[in-house]
Amino acid sequence: MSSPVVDPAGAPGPVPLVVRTVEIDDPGPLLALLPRDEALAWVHHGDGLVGWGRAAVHSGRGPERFTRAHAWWREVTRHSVVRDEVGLPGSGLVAFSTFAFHDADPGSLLVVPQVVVGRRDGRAWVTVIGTSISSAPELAPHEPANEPRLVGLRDGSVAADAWLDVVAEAVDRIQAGRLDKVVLARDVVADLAEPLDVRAPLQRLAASYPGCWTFVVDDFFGSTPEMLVRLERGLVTSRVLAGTIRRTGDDTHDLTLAASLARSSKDLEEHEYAVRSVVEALAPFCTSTNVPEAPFVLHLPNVMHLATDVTGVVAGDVSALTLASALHPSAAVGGTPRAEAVSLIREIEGLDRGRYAGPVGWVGAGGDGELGIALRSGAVADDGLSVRLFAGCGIVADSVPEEELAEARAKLVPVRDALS
Ligand SMILES: C=C(O[C@H]1C=CC=C(C(=O)O)[C@@H]1O)C(=O)O
Repeated sequence: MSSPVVDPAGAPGPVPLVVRTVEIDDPGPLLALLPRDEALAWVHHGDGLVGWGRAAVHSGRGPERFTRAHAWWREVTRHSVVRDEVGLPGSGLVAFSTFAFHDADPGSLLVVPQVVVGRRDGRAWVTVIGTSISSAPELAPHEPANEPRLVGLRDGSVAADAWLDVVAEAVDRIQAGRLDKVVLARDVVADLAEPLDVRAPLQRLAASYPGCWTFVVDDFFGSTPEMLVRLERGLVTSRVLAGTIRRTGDDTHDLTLAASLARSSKDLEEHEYAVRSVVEALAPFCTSTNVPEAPFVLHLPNVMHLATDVTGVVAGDVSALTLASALHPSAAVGGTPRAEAVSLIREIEGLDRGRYAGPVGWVGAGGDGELGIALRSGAVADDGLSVRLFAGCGIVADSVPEEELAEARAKLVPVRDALS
């Protein structure tokens, strides 16, 4: 494992990075280029970024984790010498990032890779990052990923029966007027016969959920349908999801279900809280925002969600990390009001969320970037022999615990299948 050249604590200070991006012929499937160790990825419909090696790392925790990460990143970019012959979002100097859900939890990380390969709209590039000028590596698919050998699944922190009680408790609190909405999650543990080669579930997720953002940072992986914030040349976009119905596998029946989801007052209420939280968080940074009047139904292979794409024009020099800090946690993963919901999650959920439901993605040197919400995700244990899978559900006054459990199980399907 290569050692980072920038100390996480800031001492002895950022070493100037030398960065060079050159255009290349299409390298084929991006995920096939990943080595087994230190893999980094952010892939959507086959385009995106993959990286490996660690040229610089910043780790953090606490309520200031986004601000500190942003300050560190600004220092790194200020000291770097960048020659970028491509000039697209994701070329030049980038860092992959993952943030813990809760303020107090560890695990927030910015990783500047040694090599990044990117593709967007038919153009591909490689970026090499180090302390001196180095030439681009030969790019070729690695040996095939080792298929996972799943031994079994078991309850995580809270068994299914106990989780029903947790949801019922939340419904009571909401009905008593203590809050409007809270998102509660549970975990399930997948045990494996051999240490996981994370490239295998990544490739399966990207193939089965091409419209989701398939990611891995520091052995935390998944495929999320929800974009917390994309910032590109002053335009901010957020895809808000909340309100879910399970698919049956029968397309005609699913269309009827989609129509009932679009009319469900319980789901529309759940969705409205999430949209409002995003619009309110973005407003101070934007000169204008656009919010569609009604959500659309996003069809995924396992579930359908109510979805709203919020867009805005940002005022001045704002970075994706700053916006993520303001947006996190949106009411798609926290609740309404935010502080009451996060405190209730802490009180009754009984789960160490870690990086689940935190922002995950990449940032560029100019502050642009894409940070999704880390849903449909798994955290690989240090020994690689187990993975914790997470799924959560928005709870409102009308929620029925058994239905929420079934919904959480459906949300576990992508990562579970990717490990089976
Ligand atoms: C919290 C999760 O989903 C969120 C995103 C879409 C729909 C949701 C819902 O209907 O409850 C959740 O707000 C999760 O997948 O773990």
